[in-house]
Amino acid sequence: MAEIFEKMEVEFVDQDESVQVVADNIRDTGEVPERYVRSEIKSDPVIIDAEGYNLPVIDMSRLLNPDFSEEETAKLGSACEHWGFFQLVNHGIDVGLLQQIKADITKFFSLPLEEKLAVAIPPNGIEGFGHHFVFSKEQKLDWVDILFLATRPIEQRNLSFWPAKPSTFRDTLDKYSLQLSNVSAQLFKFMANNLGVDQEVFLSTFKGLPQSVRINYYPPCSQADRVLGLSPHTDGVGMTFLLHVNDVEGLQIRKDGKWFSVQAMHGALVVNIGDIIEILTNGRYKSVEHRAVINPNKERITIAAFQSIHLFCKIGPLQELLTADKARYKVMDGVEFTKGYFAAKLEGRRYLESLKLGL
Ligand SMILES: O=C(O)CCC(=O)C(=O)O
Ligand SMILES: [Fe+2]
Repeated sequence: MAEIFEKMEVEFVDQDESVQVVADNIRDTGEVPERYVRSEIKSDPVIIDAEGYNLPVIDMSRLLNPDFSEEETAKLGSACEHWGFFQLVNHGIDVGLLQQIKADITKFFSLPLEEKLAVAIPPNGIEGFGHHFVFSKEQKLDWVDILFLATRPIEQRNLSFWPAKPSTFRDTLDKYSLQLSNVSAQLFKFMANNLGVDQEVFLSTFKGLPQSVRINYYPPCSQADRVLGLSPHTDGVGMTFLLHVNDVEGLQIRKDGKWFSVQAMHGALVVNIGDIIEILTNGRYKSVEHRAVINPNKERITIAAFQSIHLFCKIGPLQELLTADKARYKVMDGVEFTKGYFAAKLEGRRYLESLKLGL
Protein backbone atom coordinates (compact mmCIF):
# COMPACT_ATOMS: atom_id res chain seq x y z
CA MET A 1 0.00 0.00 0.00
CA ALA A 2 2.76 2.43 0.93
CA GLU A 3 4.36 1.93 -2.51
CA ILE A 4 1.10 2.86 -4.15
CA PHE A 5 1.01 6.15 -2.31
CA GLU A 6 4.62 6.88 -3.20
CA LYS A 7 3.50 6.61 -6.81
CA MET A 8 0.66 9.02 -6.06
CA GLU A 9 3.19 11.72 -5.09
CA VAL A 10 0.66 13.14 -2.67
CA GLU A 11 2.00 14.87 0.42
CA PHE A 12 0.11 14.99 3.68
CA VAL A 13 0.65 17.33 6.59
CA ASP A 14 1.31 15.71 9.97
CA GLN A 15 -1.79 15.80 12.08
CA ASP A 16 -1.50 13.95 15.31
CA GLU A 17 -4.51 15.42 17.08
CA SER A 18 -7.33 13.06 18.05
CA VAL A 19 -10.78 14.57 17.50
CA GLN A 20 -12.10 12.45 20.34
CA VAL A 21 -9.64 14.21 22.67
CA VAL A 22 -10.59 17.63 21.23
CA ALA A 23 -14.26 16.78 21.82
CA ASP A 24 -13.56 15.77 25.44
CA ASN A 25 -11.57 18.95 26.06
CA ILE A 26 -14.30 21.29 24.86
CA ARG A 27 -17.17 19.48 26.55
CA ASP A 28 -17.44 22.22 29.19
CA THR A 29 -16.75 25.31 27.13
CA GLY A 30 -18.41 24.14 23.89
CA GLU A 31 -15.84 26.18 21.97
CA VAL A 32 -15.00 24.37 18.77
CA PRO A 33 -11.44 25.09 17.55
CA GLU A 34 -11.49 27.26 14.41
CA ARG A 35 -9.94 24.54 12.26
CA TYR A 36 -13.11 22.48 12.60
CA VAL A 37 -15.67 25.26 12.13
CA ARG A 38 -17.51 25.02 8.81
CA SER A 39 -19.57 28.18 8.50
CA GLU A 40 -20.66 27.18 4.99
CA ILE A 41 -22.90 24.35 6.18
CA LYS A 42 -25.47 26.60 7.87
CA SER A 43 -26.92 27.65 4.54
CA ASP A 44 -26.91 24.19 2.94
CA PRO A 45 -30.41 23.11 1.94
CA VAL A 46 -31.43 20.01 3.89
CA ILE A 47 -34.51 17.85 3.39
CA ILE A 48 -36.25 16.94 6.62
CA ASP A 49 -38.73 14.04 6.71
CA ALA A 50 -39.48 14.43 3.03
CA GLU A 51 -41.63 11.73 1.57
CA GLY A 52 -40.05 9.82 -1.26
CA TYR A 53 -36.49 10.22 0.03
CA ASN A 54 -36.04 6.60 1.03
CA LEU A 55 -33.20 4.60 -0.42
CA PRO A 56 -34.19 1.63 -2.58
CA VAL A 57 -33.84 -1.73 -0.80
CA ILE A 58 -32.18 -4.55 -2.72
CA ASP A 59 -32.55 -8.12 -1.53
CA MET A 60 -29.54 -10.34 -2.26
CA SER A 61 -31.54 -13.53 -1.64
CA ARG A 62 -33.89 -12.50 -4.46
CA LEU A 63 -30.97 -11.68 -6.77
CA LEU A 64 -29.69 -15.21 -6.16
CA ASN A 65 -33.06 -16.92 -6.56
CA PRO A 66 -33.73 -17.80 -10.24
CA ASP A 67 -37.47 -17.12 -9.73
CA PHE A 68 -36.91 -13.49 -8.72
CA SER A 69 -33.47 -12.66 -10.06
CA GLU A 70 -34.56 -10.84 -13.20
CA GLU A 71 -36.99 -8.59 -11.36
CA GLU A 72 -34.51 -7.82 -8.57
CA THR A 73 -31.68 -7.18 -11.06
CA ALA A 74 -33.87 -4.58 -12.78
CA LYS A 75 -34.47 -2.98 -9.37
CA LEU A 76 -30.74 -2.98 -8.69
CA GLY A 77 -30.06 -1.29 -12.03
CA SER A 78 -32.69 1.34 -11.37
CA ALA A 79 -31.24 2.06 -7.89
CA CYS A 80 -27.76 2.50 -9.38
CA GLU A 81 -29.07 4.80 -12.12
CA HIS A 82 -31.38 7.02 -10.10
CA TRP A 83 -29.91 7.02 -6.61
CA GLY A 84 -26.34 5.70 -6.80
CA PHE A 85 -27.14 4.26 -3.36
CA PHE A 86 -29.20 1.40 -1.96
CA GLN A 87 -29.64 -0.65 1.20
CA LEU A 88 -28.66 -4.28 0.77
CA VAL A 89 -30.61 -6.81 2.86
CA ASN A 90 -30.24 -10.58 3.16
CA HIS A 91 -26.63 -10.08 2.07
CA GLY A 92 -25.59 -13.35 3.70
CA ILE A 93 -22.90 -11.94 5.99
CA ASP A 94 -22.91 -13.94 9.18
CA VAL A 95 -24.93 -12.23 11.93
CA GLY A 96 -22.45 -13.32 14.62
CA LEU A 97 -19.59 -11.88 12.59
CA LEU A 98 -21.42 -8.54 12.26
CA GLN A 99 -21.87 -8.42 16.02
CA GLN A 100 -18.23 -9.29 16.55
CA ILE A 101 -16.89 -6.61 14.20
CA LYS A 102 -19.10 -4.00 15.81
CA ALA A 103 -17.86 -5.03 19.27
CA ASP A 104 -14.18 -5.05 18.21
CA ILE A 105 -14.36 -1.64 16.54
CA THR A 106 -16.15 -0.13 19.52
CA LYS A 107 -13.49 -1.57 21.86
CA PHE A 108 -10.66 -0.21 19.72
CA PHE A 109 -11.99 3.34 19.83
CA SER A 110 -12.58 3.16 23.58
CA LEU A 111 -8.90 2.37 24.24
CA PRO A 112 -6.78 5.17 25.76
CA LEU A 113 -5.23 7.43 23.12
CA GLU A 114 -1.67 6.07 23.68
CA GLU A 115 -2.86 2.60 22.74
CA LYS A 116 -4.59 3.78 19.58
CA LEU A 117 -1.42 5.68 18.66
CA ALA A 118 0.38 2.33 18.48
CA VAL A 119 -1.11 2.17 14.96
CA ALA A 120 -0.87 5.92 14.19
CA ILE A 121 -0.63 7.03 10.54
CA PRO A 122 3.09 7.83 9.96
CA PRO A 123 4.15 11.12 8.30
CA ASN A 124 3.05 11.05 4.65
CA GLY A 125 1.43 7.67 5.19
CA ILE A 126 -2.17 6.73 4.65
CA GLU A 127 -2.78 3.60 6.69
CA GLY A 128 -3.45 3.60 10.40
CA PHE A 129 -5.23 5.70 13.02
CA GLY A 130 -5.52 9.48 12.76
CA HIS A 131 -6.70 12.19 10.35
CA HIS A 132 -7.07 11.66 6.66
CA PHE A 133 -6.33 13.86 3.67
CA VAL A 134 -4.70 16.77 5.44
CA PHE A 135 -2.82 18.63 2.73
CA SER A 136 -2.19 21.99 4.39
CA LYS A 137 -2.08 23.63 7.80
CA GLU A 138 -4.91 25.97 6.77
CA GLN A 139 -7.32 23.29 5.59
CA LYS A 140 -10.52 22.75 7.59
CA LEU A 141 -10.61 19.42 9.40
CA ASP A 142 -13.36 16.85 9.54
CA TRP A 143 -14.77 15.99 12.96
CA VAL A 144 -13.70 12.34 12.83
CA ASP A 145 -10.95 9.98 13.90
CA ILE A 146 -10.33 7.26 11.40
CA LEU A 147 -8.57 3.93 11.10
CA PHE A 148 -7.69 3.21 7.47
CA LEU A 149 -6.42 -0.24 6.45
CA ALA A 150 -5.74 -2.08 3.21
CA THR A 151 -7.51 -5.43 3.55
CA ARG A 152 -7.31 -7.21 0.16
CA PRO A 153 -5.56 -8.74 -1.65
CA ILE A 154 -3.92 -10.21 1.42
CA GLU A 155 -0.38 -9.41 0.16
CA GLN A 156 -1.26 -5.71 0.39
CA ARG A 157 -1.90 -5.89 4.11
CA ASN A 158 0.47 -4.19 6.47
CA LEU A 159 -0.31 -5.84 9.77
CA SER A 160 1.73 -3.31 11.71
CA PHE A 161 -1.27 -0.98 11.27
CA TRP A 162 -3.84 -3.60 12.29
CA PRO A 163 -4.65 -3.10 15.97
CA ALA A 164 -3.46 -5.91 18.26
CA LYS A 165 -6.08 -4.79 20.78
CA PRO A 166 -8.74 -6.03 21.19
CA SER A 167 -7.13 -9.40 20.53
CA THR A 168 -9.90 -10.59 18.21
CA PHE A 169 -9.75 -7.48 15.97
CA ARG A 170 -7.46 -8.83 13.22
CA ASP A 171 -9.22 -12.15 12.85
CA THR A 172 -12.65 -10.49 12.78
CA LEU A 173 -11.62 -7.94 10.16
CA ASP A 174 -10.05 -10.71 8.07
CA LYS A 175 -13.33 -12.66 8.05
CA TYR A 176 -15.49 -9.59 7.44
CA SER A 177 -13.30 -8.48 4.56
CA LEU A 178 -13.55 -11.90 2.88
CA GLN A 179 -17.33 -12.16 3.24
CA LEU A 180 -17.77 -8.64 1.90
CA SER A 181 -15.55 -9.27 -1.10
CA ASN A 182 -17.73 -12.28 -1.95
CA VAL A 183 -20.83 -10.10 -1.73
CA SER A 184 -19.17 -7.52 -3.97
CA ALA A 185 -18.22 -10.14 -6.59
CA GLN A 186 -21.87 -11.24 -6.73
CA LEU A 187 -23.13 -7.68 -7.03
CA PHE A 188 -20.64 -6.86 -9.81
CA LYS A 189 -22.05 -9.81 -11.78
CA PHE A 190 -25.66 -8.70 -11.36
CA MET A 191 -24.67 -5.19 -12.40
CA ALA A 192 -23.00 -6.60 -15.53
CA ASN A 193 -26.22 -8.52 -16.30
CA ASN A 194 -28.30 -5.39 -15.87
CA LEU A 195 -25.97 -3.42 -18.12
CA GLY A 196 -25.89 -6.20 -20.71
CA VAL A 197 -22.08 -6.41 -20.67
CA ASP A 198 -19.77 -9.38 -20.33
CA GLN A 199 -19.31 -10.24 -16.63
CA GLU A 200 -15.62 -11.07 -17.07
CA VAL A 201 -14.90 -7.77 -18.79
CA PHE A 202 -16.74 -5.85 -16.08
CA LEU A 203 -14.94 -7.77 -13.32
CA SER A 204 -11.49 -7.40 -14.90
CA THR A 205 -11.26 -3.79 -13.67
CA PHE A 206 -11.61 -5.14 -10.14
CA LYS A 207 -9.24 -8.09 -10.60
CA GLY A 208 -8.20 -9.60 -7.25
CA LEU A 209 -10.99 -7.58 -5.59
CA PRO A 210 -8.73 -4.95 -4.00
CA GLN A 211 -10.36 -3.61 -0.86
CA SER A 212 -9.61 -1.17 1.93
CA VAL A 213 -11.59 -0.11 4.97
CA ARG A 214 -12.07 3.25 6.57
CA ILE A 215 -13.39 2.95 10.11
CA ASN A 216 -14.91 6.24 11.23
CA TYR A 217 -15.33 7.45 14.82
CA TYR A 218 -17.40 10.64 14.97
CA PRO A 219 -17.39 12.12 18.50
CA PRO A 220 -20.48 14.07 19.60
CA CYS A 221 -20.24 17.86 19.43
CA SER A 222 -22.47 20.30 21.29
CA GLN A 223 -22.15 22.62 18.27
CA ALA A 224 -22.94 19.85 15.82
CA ASP A 225 -24.32 22.25 13.22
CA ARG A 226 -20.94 24.00 12.93
CA VAL A 227 -18.80 20.94 12.16
CA LEU A 228 -18.81 18.19 9.53
CA GLY A 229 -17.90 14.58 10.16
CA LEU A 230 -16.92 14.05 6.56
CA SER A 231 -16.79 16.71 3.83
CA PRO A 232 -18.94 16.22 0.73
CA HIS A 233 -17.23 13.72 -1.56
CA THR A 234 -17.76 10.89 -3.97
CA ASP A 235 -15.88 7.61 -3.47
CA GLY A 236 -13.03 7.11 -5.97
CA VAL A 237 -13.58 3.36 -6.13
CA GLY A 238 -15.88 0.74 -7.66
CA MET A 239 -18.39 0.58 -4.87
CA THR A 240 -18.57 1.06 -1.11
CA PHE A 241 -20.29 -0.93 1.63
CA LEU A 242 -21.15 0.99 4.77
CA LEU A 243 -21.99 -0.78 8.02
CA HIS A 244 -23.35 1.20 10.95
CA VAL A 245 -21.46 0.03 14.02
CA ASN A 246 -23.96 1.74 16.31
CA ASP A 247 -27.45 2.95 15.49
CA VAL A 248 -26.71 6.67 15.20
CA GLU A 249 -27.64 8.40 11.93
CA GLY A 250 -25.38 10.87 10.16
CA LEU A 251 -24.96 9.91 6.51
CA GLN A 252 -26.45 12.47 4.13
CA ILE A 253 -26.78 12.16 0.37
CA ARG A 254 -27.16 14.97 -2.13
CA LYS A 255 -30.24 14.63 -4.29
CA ASP A 256 -31.95 17.29 -6.35
CA GLY A 257 -29.43 19.84 -4.98
CA LYS A 258 -30.37 19.15 -1.34
CA TRP A 259 -29.06 16.92 1.43
CA PHE A 260 -31.19 14.17 2.87
CA SER A 261 -30.41 11.87 5.81
CA VAL A 262 -30.24 8.13 5.42
CA GLN A 263 -32.05 6.01 7.93
CA ALA A 264 -30.09 2.79 7.85
CA MET A 265 -32.16 -0.35 8.27
CA HIS A 266 -30.91 -2.57 11.05
CA GLY A 267 -28.69 -5.33 9.64
CA ALA A 268 -28.55 -3.79 6.16
CA LEU A 269 -25.44 -2.58 4.37
CA VAL A 270 -25.64 0.82 2.69
CA VAL A 271 -24.04 0.37 -0.73
CA ASN A 272 -23.01 3.14 -3.09
CA ILE A 273 -21.61 3.37 -6.58
CA GLY A 274 -18.15 4.97 -6.81
CA ASP A 275 -16.55 7.07 -9.54
CA ILE A 276 -15.02 4.06 -11.31
CA ILE A 277 -18.38 2.44 -12.01
CA GLU A 278 -19.84 5.75 -13.15
CA ILE A 279 -17.00 5.98 -15.69
CA LEU A 280 -17.18 2.30 -16.77
CA THR A 281 -20.92 2.61 -17.35
CA ASN A 282 -20.44 5.86 -19.29
CA GLY A 283 -22.53 7.71 -16.71
CA ARG A 284 -25.46 5.31 -16.56
CA TYR A 285 -24.80 4.39 -12.92
CA LYS A 286 -24.20 7.44 -10.71
CA SER A 287 -21.50 8.20 -8.16
CA VAL A 288 -23.38 10.51 -5.82
CA GLU A 289 -22.00 13.07 -3.38
CA HIS A 290 -22.44 12.31 0.28
CA ARG A 291 -21.21 13.63 3.63
CA ALA A 292 -21.45 12.80 7.32
CA VAL A 293 -22.98 15.09 9.93
CA ILE A 294 -22.46 15.00 13.68
CA ASN A 295 -24.83 14.22 16.53
CA PRO A 296 -24.82 16.71 19.46
CA ASN A 297 -25.02 13.99 22.13
CA LYS A 298 -24.01 10.65 20.75
CA GLU A 299 -20.86 9.24 19.23
CA ARG A 300 -21.31 7.62 15.84
CA ILE A 301 -19.21 4.77 14.46
CA THR A 302 -19.21 3.31 10.95
CA ILE A 303 -17.03 1.08 8.79
CA ALA A 304 -16.84 1.80 5.08
CA ALA A 305 -15.32 -0.92 2.88
CA PHE A 306 -14.12 0.24 -0.53
CA GLN A 307 -13.96 -2.17 -3.45
CA SER A 308 -11.24 -0.58 -5.56
CA ILE A 309 -9.57 -1.07 -8.89
CA HIS A 310 -6.25 -2.72 -9.42
CA LEU A 311 -4.04 0.23 -10.22
CA PHE A 312 -2.55 -0.98 -13.46
CA CYS A 313 -5.77 -1.27 -15.37
CA LYS A 314 -7.24 1.08 -17.93
CA ILE A 315 -10.28 3.06 -16.82
CA GLY A 316 -12.76 4.30 -19.34
CA PRO A 317 -16.30 3.62 -20.58
CA LEU A 318 -16.81 -0.07 -21.49
CA GLN A 319 -16.58 -0.62 -25.25
CA GLU A 320 -19.75 -2.72 -25.21
CA LEU A 321 -21.72 0.32 -24.07
CA LEU A 322 -20.40 2.55 -26.82
CA THR A 323 -22.16 1.04 -29.81
CA ALA A 324 -25.14 3.35 -29.41
CA ASP A 325 -23.50 6.09 -27.39
CA LYS A 326 -20.42 8.35 -27.47
CA ALA A 327 -17.77 8.02 -24.76
CA ARG A 328 -18.51 10.64 -22.12
CA TYR A 329 -15.36 10.18 -20.00
CA LYS A 330 -11.62 10.26 -20.58
CA VAL A 331 -9.69 6.99 -20.63
CA MET A 332 -6.75 6.81 -18.22
CA ASP A 333 -4.85 4.34 -16.12
CA GLY A 334 -5.60 3.53 -12.49
CA VAL A 335 -2.56 5.34 -11.09
CA GLU A 336 -3.42 8.56 -12.95
CA PHE A 337 -7.04 8.37 -11.79
CA THR A 338 -6.16 7.74 -8.15
CA LYS A 339 -3.55 10.51 -8.09
CA GLY A 340 -6.09 13.04 -9.37
CA TYR A 341 -8.76 11.76 -7.00
CA PHE A 342 -6.60 12.21 -3.92
CA ALA A 343 -5.48 15.66 -5.00
CA ALA A 344 -9.13 16.82 -5.31
CA LYS A 345 -10.56 14.77 -2.47
CA LEU A 346 -12.26 17.61 -0.67
CA GLU A 347 -14.13 19.03 -3.58
CA GLY A 348 -17.19 16.88 -4.04
CA ARG A 349 -17.80 15.80 -7.63
CA ARG A 350 -15.38 18.32 -9.13
CA TYR A 351 -12.75 15.74 -10.09
CA LEU A 352 -15.22 13.34 -11.68
CA GLU A 353 -16.80 16.21 -13.62
CA SER A 354 -13.33 17.20 -14.87
CA LEU A 355 -12.96 13.77 -16.50
CA LYS A 356 -16.02 14.29 -18.65
CA LEU A 357 -15.45 14.89 -22.33
CA GLY A 358 -17.01 18.04 -23.71
CA LEU A 359 -19.52 16.59 -26.16
O1 LIG B 1 -19.73 7.28 7.91
C1 LIG B 1 -20.49 7.60 6.96
O2 LIG B 1 -21.70 7.75 7.10
C2 LIG B 1 -19.93 7.85 5.60
C3 LIG B 1 -18.57 7.25 5.35
C4 LIG B 1 -18.05 7.57 3.98
O3 LIG B 1 -18.71 8.14 3.15
C5 LIG B 1 -16.66 7.20 3.64
O4 LIG B 1 -15.92 6.72 4.54
O5 LIG B 1 -16.30 7.38 2.45
FE1 LIG C 1 -17.81 8.01 1.16
